[in-house]
Amino acid sequence: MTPSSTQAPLVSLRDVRFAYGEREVLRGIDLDVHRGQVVAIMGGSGCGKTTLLRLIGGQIRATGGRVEVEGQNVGELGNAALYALRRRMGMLFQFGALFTDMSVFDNVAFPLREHTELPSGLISDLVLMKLQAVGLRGAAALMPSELSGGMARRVALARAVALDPMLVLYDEPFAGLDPISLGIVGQLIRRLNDALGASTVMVTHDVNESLEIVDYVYFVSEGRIVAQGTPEEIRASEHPFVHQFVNAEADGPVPFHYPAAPMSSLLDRGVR
Ligand SMILES: Nc1ncnc2c1ncn2[C@@H]1O[C@H](COP(=O)(O)OP(=O)(O)OP(=O)(O)O)[C@@H](O)[C@H]1O
Repeated sequence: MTPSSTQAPLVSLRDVRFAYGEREVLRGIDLDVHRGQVVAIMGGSGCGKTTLLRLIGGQIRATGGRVEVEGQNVGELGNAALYALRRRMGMLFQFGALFTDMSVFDNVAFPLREHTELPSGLISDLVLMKLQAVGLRGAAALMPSELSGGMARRVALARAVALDPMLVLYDEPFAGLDPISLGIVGQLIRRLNDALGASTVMVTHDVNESLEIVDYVYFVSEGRIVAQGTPEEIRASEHPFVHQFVNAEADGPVPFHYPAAPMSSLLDRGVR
């Protein structure tokens, strides 16, 4: 138990359900994020991780249960209150693309210009501080096309935290990165969280990288939380699902094969 876990959690989901039309993708989710924590949500493709992040970010509303952020029931907020809450969240969605026609500096300045009335001198100082924090102050004048994939992701991190959010949400922050950039981005996620005194939720497939930097992990399968724990608990877990994930085994509770009739029933019958 971390010291922060004695306070009410910053994010709390209770018996949360969500369906796209008739199709239920989340079923009875209970999840807490305590202040100061970095929490990972992991699971196979299509299990509902991004949907979970979008519920916390208030982009969609739960069809059942309760999603609370800072004690507010996100599903019941009106537009103004939801906007005010979201203004205090930093988000980096899948592949967090930069605006290609703006410099690195202008990309990071964008949320500050959109959401604040700060004078340009102060915006400039804040942007340079964020870029310094991700090691790219010297790249302020470059265009996105001049950056490596790892640098672009670091600029996207700086942009996500430009407004000093209390909660940062990352969807697949490691996607497409080489191993060195992956390590750098992981360490930055941790450092930015701690420097801001924020809390972080990240959806990711990268188990080993995540276990290095997070405080707690939730594993989702078929819309349910099937396992959870600290990195130490996860590494020691005998749970078959966790074991398959941590050891990158091709088959296990998460099947390699998409459901299909047995091969033997199809062979020699001309069925494809
Ligand atoms: N807008 C939508 N309308 C209908 N179904 C959707 C929609 N968005 C997602 N889904 C379905 O809901 C399920 C959960 O999607 P979600 O994106 O949350 O999964 P995920 O775990 O983030 O997957 P991945 O790791 O592949 O990004 C998937 O089966 C997906 O096909």
